[in-house]
Amino acid sequence: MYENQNIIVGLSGGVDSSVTAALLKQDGANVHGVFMQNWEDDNNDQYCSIKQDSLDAMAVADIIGIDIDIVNFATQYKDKVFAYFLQEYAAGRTPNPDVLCNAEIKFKCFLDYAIEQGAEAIATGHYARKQIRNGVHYLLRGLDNNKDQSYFLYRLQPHQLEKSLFPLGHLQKTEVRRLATELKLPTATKKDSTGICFIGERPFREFLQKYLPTHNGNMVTPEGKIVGEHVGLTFYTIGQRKGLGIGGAGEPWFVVGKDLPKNELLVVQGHDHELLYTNSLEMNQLSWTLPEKPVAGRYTCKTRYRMADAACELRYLSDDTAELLFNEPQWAVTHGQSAVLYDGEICLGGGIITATDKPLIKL
Ligand SMILES: Nc1ncnc2c1ncn2[C@@H]1O[C@H](COP(=O)(O)OP(=O)(O)OP(=O)(O)O)[C@@H](O)[C@H]1O
Repeated sequence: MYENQNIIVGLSGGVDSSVTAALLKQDGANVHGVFMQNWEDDNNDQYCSIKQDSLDAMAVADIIGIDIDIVNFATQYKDKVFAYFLQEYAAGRTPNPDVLCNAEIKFKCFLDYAIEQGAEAIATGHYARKQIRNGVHYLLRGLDNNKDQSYFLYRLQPHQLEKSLFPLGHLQKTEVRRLATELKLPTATKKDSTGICFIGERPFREFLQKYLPTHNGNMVTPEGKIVGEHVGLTFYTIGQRKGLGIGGAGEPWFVVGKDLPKNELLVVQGHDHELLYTNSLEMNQLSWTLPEKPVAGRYTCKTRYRMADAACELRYLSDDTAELLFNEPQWAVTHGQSAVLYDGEICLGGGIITATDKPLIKL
């Protein structure tokens, strides 16, 4: 299928991209690997896996029999992704840097680099599919429901999608691991990476504290009762239960809002507290995967990566802003996260959540 095509694969040192490269090579493509160094390892600290990942990527390239280059995009990553990440946290929101990393680094810097090198396309180990109908490239969900990564790819624009391949999209993860074992790839049993790539396994609060000032303050109920102390509003997100340290009897406590001017964290008791549920949201920075933006109307939407699809109605407020009205109230919709729209299997794109009908966030 890819006979003699020049394809550059993003080799991360993980099992998914290893199998991606091996499958393309089997298909007859001229495959070249690239390991992107997007983060400068501070003092070789214990949590940073970049060195090991690059060694794994090289070992995989060697076994498959392809060349590999290490390309440094750390400056672009700092400017485009990390700066935004800090700015959003400082403003009390909860950004998703992996979404931005895809749009700005993997499918922009890396894609541009690959085209300059003479590649016809890039390929990654993302669990998503593509379909071409009448010359239009559609982004579809990965077939493995549990691994589908189309959510993270929703900011890819048509020109980026056209040059991208996702050879694993029709496979189940178990099948990918089985193939890796069969092909004797050293990454066959390597643990999946978790969390935000530059933070890795490191404690989140400890990491963020290095970059953002912290101001202790009160945790209060919507009725104004002080029930605890927070260590800085930046470290909390809507729906958070762990790490609040509020004692006393009754159901667990959840974060439901932030008041930045007063430096107060709003908390409620009970997972199903009505203030944790939202009927509508507003989003900006709209980005669509198809040449035409979707018409206003009924779709499904994910308000977080791991959230189930929710039926909703899309209404445009301007060229760059829209609102979503949900059929059923949605739990813990969070400012700064992405709302991603689907039409059946097709990932249409979406935007960044800026407001909900629960005015509990005062930024
Ligand atoms: N540092 C990197 N260098 C090159 N490509 C990368 C890098 N990080 C991610 N990618 C590409 O993006 C894809 C998705 O990245 P993600 O971090 O979600 O990895 P993953 O699902 O754990 O996949 P893998 O098992 O390949 O690491 C990878 O499969 C790979 O093709």
